[in-house]
Amino acid sequence: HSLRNIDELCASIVRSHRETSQYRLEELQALRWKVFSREEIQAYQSKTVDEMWQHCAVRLTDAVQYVVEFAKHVPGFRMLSQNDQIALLKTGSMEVVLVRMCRFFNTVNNTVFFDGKFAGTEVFKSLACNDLIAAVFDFAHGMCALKLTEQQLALFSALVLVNADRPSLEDRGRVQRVQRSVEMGLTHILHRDNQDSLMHKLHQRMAVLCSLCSLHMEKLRWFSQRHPLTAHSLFPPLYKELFA
Ligand SMILES: CCS(=O)(=O)c1ccc(CC(=O)Nc2nc(-c3ccccc3)c(C(=O)c3ccccc3CC(C)C)s2)cc1
Repeated sequence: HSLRNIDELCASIVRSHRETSQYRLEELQALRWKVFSREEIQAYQSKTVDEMWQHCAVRLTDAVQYVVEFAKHVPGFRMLSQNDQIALLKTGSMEVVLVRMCRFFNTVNNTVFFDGKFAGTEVFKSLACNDLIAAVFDFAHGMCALKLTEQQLALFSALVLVNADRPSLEDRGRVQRVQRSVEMGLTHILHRDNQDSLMHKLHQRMAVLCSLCSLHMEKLRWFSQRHPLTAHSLFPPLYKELFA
């Protein structure tokens, strides 16, 4: 890759990240002290497990679909086979939503932007999976601690997505080539920002992400056994998005 190609690669990934984030950073910052009232928290806590999971599943689907849109504009992703694109998105899209949480997490009052305001862990009590929520909040704290710029976050998100170690890939070699170009883009951006040391920390974050995501998918499976319809709505849009 000549430098020009690397710059173009980074520019297109950053542009795609910006265009596929439902809120700009400034908008989320402006909302960061808008928290739920006691009554609103009560209303969430009086929802049944099923209602709250359905409520979250809708937001999760929304967040995941924006990540699918992001993936489609990562240079090289569309050249992969349809099966490989789906294999990467099956786990990667959830991981990117988790990575993106550093944009909408307020570490001062430990709240996350959800349903238009910032919510503490108590809002999610009726999900009956406090271990998952605690792990998600912990991960968000860890991501915020890295203080990534939007450009660094964009390249890191692309790297999380284009992972040649994912299971059941048809053409691992081709995915490796796309992964390597994204890695060069991230290395280039970190070097330009004089933050080469971040690369190691980002790889550590990817390891934590893997375990958090399998915990999340385990809960999602547990939930989908109880509510096949809702869980089913989590994925069809994903396939429609990919090949629409
Ligand atoms: C990401 C693009 S953005 O423009 O920054 C943006 C755009 C839109 C929003 C609003 C939003 O969708 N917030 C959500 N919050 C949670 C959540 C819920 C429980 C605890 C912690 C966060 C969502 C979930 O899907 C969810 C549901 C159940 C379990 C775990 C999760 C966390 C996710 C990250 C896997 S979606 C926020 C930010």
